[in-house]
Amino acid sequence: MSVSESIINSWKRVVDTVRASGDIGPSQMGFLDLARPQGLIANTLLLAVPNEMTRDILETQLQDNLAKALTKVFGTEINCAYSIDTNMHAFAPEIPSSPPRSTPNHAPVDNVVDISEATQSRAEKSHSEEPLLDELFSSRTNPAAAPSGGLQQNVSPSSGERSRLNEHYHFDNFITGSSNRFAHAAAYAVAESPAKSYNPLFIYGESGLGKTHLLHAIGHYAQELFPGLRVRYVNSEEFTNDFINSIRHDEGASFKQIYRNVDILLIDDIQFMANKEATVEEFFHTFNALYNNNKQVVITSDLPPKQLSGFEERLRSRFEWGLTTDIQPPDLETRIAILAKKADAEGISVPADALEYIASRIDTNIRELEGALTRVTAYASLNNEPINLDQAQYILKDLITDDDAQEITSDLIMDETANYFGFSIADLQSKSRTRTLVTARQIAMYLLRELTEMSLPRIGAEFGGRDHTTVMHADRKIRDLMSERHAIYNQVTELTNKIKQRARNI
Ligand SMILES: Nc1ncnc2c1ncn2[C@@H]1O[C@H](COP(=O)(O)OP(=O)(O)OP(=O)(O)O)[C@@H](O)[C@H]1O
Repeated sequence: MSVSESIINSWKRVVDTVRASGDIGPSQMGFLDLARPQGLIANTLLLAVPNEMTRDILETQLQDNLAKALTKVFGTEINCAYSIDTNMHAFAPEIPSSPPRSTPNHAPVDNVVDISEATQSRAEKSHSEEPLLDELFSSRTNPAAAPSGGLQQNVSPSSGERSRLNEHYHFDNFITGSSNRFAHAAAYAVAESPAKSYNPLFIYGESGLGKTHLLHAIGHYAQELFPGLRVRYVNSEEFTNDFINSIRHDEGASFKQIYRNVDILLIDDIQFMANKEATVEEFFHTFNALYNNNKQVVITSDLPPKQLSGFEERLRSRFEWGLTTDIQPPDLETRIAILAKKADAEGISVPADALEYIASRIDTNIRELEGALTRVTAYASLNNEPINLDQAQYILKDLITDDDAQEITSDLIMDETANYFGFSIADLQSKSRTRTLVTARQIAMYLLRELTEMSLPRIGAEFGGRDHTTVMHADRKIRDLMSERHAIYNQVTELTNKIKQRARNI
């Protein structure tokens, strides 16, 4: 297909816009630079990329930025469809070429039917075996490195792009109040002078209160202050998986190098490592190596060190060597401020009485608080109405937590979702990618995230061992679709009510 100059120029402007946003690290920009426009059909831009890995990265890690830049340059919403051209680049080895595949960059699913269903089935890998960035790096530095199965890291993590930090979590969008002021101040101090203030910093508290947010904020701020600082964020389940893989693939040395050659190690939800003896032992040595080399360790947990079972005393006592601080559920003012900040960040106008209503009804978990705001704003956006108090009351009446309700389990959510869409649980867990199944699966992931306290890796494990970034992608996707499509909004609402109803009746 011959490509018009205007498309080539427009694509250059898209790439420049993404680069100028400053949100994307140099290595991810490198992947974007590899893509070549092939043509524009209706609202779908065809892009050729050298391999599946590049496509997966553009579709997941760069998707939001790309969607924004495309809309800006083309003046309308544009989807991307990818084709893989192995001749494009020297490091595009043994990966079979594939036909174009459509990616609904924020577009309603219905808009992309013109790009074949058939391509969806072969493209099962898209969000299930990511992130692949690390693997590409390792195969670049070591051409013999296996593209999958081994450690997800290159041998010498050098700067920000190795850190796995989430772009959404910074100090400047973290609201402080009496419940978290101390933890916030300690986190700030650690970022300003790693290993010189509190080491380790141990932050504990119940689910959804901002521990993960603070971890990422430390990483971002420290890298801003000290460019080139080696920061690594890892959930304890990922640490466990990396460790197991390192044994399986005889890569113990590179595992050590990855985890011991950092300036700041941010380790989230340490409680999930409990009772995994070999992993705990390895973590003990990692901790000692970092500490002895004057490197910073920050740990989060649901419980304080003394109450953590499944860890030896020698490790628990080390957790207390630095500073231990908790985060409590936020008070009403803080909850209102969090909601107001979030609404503001998304450019949504929500009257003060509606914000106060939402904040007064959901008083423990900030993730739930955000979920309630999403529900209200999605409803208003779908109906093209400004948000008001009556509406918020109406929308949230079934969502407000009922203290007498039984715990909502993953089994319950999987079962109800499968029934609701006429699938089996095995279908939801399968690799199949027919469109209705993909949506049902993403809704199930969203509901597990919203209605349970399961971590992202645990939710991924429910779906045949999918990666945590797949779950993050699904969560965001469904939140976006809820404000764009009545059908999705209604399905999610109805399904949530069914699940809550059944939990009450158990
Ligand atoms: N003080 C705050 N200001 C702004 N947003 C917050 C604050 N605390 C939490 N949040 C938001 O609430 C959501 C849940 O927070 P986070 O994931 O950090 O919780 P957590 O304590 O790590 O939970 P878990 O133990 O389940 O992993 C995130 O979207 C986060 O940005």
